[in-house]
Amino acid sequence: MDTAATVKALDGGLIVSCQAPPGHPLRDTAHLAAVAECARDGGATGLRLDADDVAEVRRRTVLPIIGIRKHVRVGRRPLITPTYEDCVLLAAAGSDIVAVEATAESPGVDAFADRVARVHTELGVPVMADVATRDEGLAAWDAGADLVGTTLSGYTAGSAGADGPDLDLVERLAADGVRVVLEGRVSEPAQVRAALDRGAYAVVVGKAITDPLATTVRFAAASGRRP
Ligand SMILES: CC(=O)N[C@H](C=O)[C@@H](O)[C@H](O)[C@H](O)COP(=O)(O)O
Repeated sequence: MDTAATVKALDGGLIVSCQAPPGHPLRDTAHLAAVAECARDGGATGLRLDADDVAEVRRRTVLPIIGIRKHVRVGRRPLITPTYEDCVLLAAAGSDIVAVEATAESPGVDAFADRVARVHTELGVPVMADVATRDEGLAAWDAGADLVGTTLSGYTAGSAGADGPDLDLVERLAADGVRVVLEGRVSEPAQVRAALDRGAYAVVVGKAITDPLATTVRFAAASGRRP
């Protein structure tokens, strides 16, 4: 698929993020690949995956894969695909799109436009910029990102914390002409519809679909139990 066709394939659809952190019972490529197959068979138009799982899932589906590589940091949230070498690795594993953090907290943010250009010309894949604020989204779009995700809204010092998905950020960036993807804390199907109605190009859902541990915690809490 050429890059425009890859981006077009995601238009108006549901992207399922099949990830599990270290130590989670599902943190095993075979398990996460099976989760990805469930997403594929359930109507996902794309998948978002960690670098460790891209090659195996690539073998099992032709759905567009957005690859990420998290850099874990002690006591702080992980950075998402902070280096060009991460992008090379993701493309080589079979990612159709690479997701790269473009927040003010990202060490490479000043060179973001150069990185996007390099990914386009040397790797031939589109870039999804993961941002937390409107300013970061606009800057990433101006720098040439093909998609801008609200992924890090609520996770950086410069973005407001929230319980639910940042639909206001979606609406603002869509009004600015940005191809914006809602990602983060989507827990109900109605929020997918609301995001698309407010201008989202696509919606990413993770835990609410792919994490039975988190779902069990939610239901068990209703019975008064905690893990
Ligand atoms: C903040 C961060 O590092 N987010 C990560 C990005 O890939 C993942 O841990 C999330 O699961 C993903 O964004 C989907 O979000 P949710 O699981 O809330 O639907």
